[in-house]
Amino acid sequence: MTIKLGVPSKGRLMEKTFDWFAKRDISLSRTGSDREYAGRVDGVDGVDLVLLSAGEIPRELAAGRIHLGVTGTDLVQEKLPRWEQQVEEIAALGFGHADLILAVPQFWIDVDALDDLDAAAAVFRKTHGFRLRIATKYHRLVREFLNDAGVADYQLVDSQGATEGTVKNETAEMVADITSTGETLRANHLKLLSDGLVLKSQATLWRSRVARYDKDDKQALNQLLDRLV
Ligand SMILES: Nc1ncnc2c1ncn2[C@@H]1O[C@H](COP(=O)(O)OP(=O)(O)OP(=O)(O)O)[C@@H](O)[C@H]1O
Ligand SMILES: O=P(O)(O)OC[C@H]1O[C@H](OP(=O)(O)OP(=O)(O)O)[C@H](O)[C@@H]1O
Repeated sequence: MTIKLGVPSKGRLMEKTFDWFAKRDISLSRTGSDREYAGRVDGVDGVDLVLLSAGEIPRELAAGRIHLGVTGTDLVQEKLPRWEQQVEEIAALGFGHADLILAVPQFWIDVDALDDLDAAAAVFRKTHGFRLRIATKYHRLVREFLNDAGVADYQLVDSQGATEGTVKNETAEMVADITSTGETLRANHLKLLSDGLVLKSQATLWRSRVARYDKDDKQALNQLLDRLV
């Protein structure tokens, strides 16, 4: 068998992951046409590259279909219940830094922190007859965070992309999303809650605790990890 290494198939995470491995003299590359999701690994034996959506890598690790995978801490913690039992963190890769935060419209001048939100949410429900809507794709993490903060008068609405646009589009009153430079929030007239940081995330190399390893795989894995960390 071979060790299967799952890497994001496109965008900033893919390129930076390729660079990170290249610095350790392991070359990852996409093969075939621009649109073909096939890849190869040079510089180490017994390892296959599997190109996947960043959001699917946690599930593939948890199912044991890949042995190693690169994706953000946010996606692992969101997608995998009791994630520590399913995956082991091998190395933080030093890129893909992003904060999962709560943000409200800038014109909500009375709402700067979670306590204010709690009060505003109760008023919102009374006035509108439904709970304030928070758009996000991070359902588990946001629910846990708001539960711990004692905020209950809200509902989550699913948004898998362009989340900051939901407020202008009037499908949500506020958002819980990733921010890096803060530009997208500013451009959409949103502001962070001062104590609304849910999670700090970065790209990380994970090992599946579930995947099967025969004797050759174990050797290949150890050789690979010796080179990487
Ligand atoms: N602006 C950003 N800067 C740095 N990292 C980011 C940024 N936006 C998202 N990320 C991180 O990149 C990773 C992948 O993000 P995202 O879920 O947006 O994937 P995607 O590129 O939409 O991939 P896919 O749709 O294929 O799953 C996440 O861990 C996320 O924290
Ligand atoms: O703070 P910034 O540097 O502006 O980055 C934050 C934006 O980057 C990500 O979006 P992405 O570009 O992946 O698009 P998406 O919203 O469709 O997921 C994230 O969802 C934010 O919208």
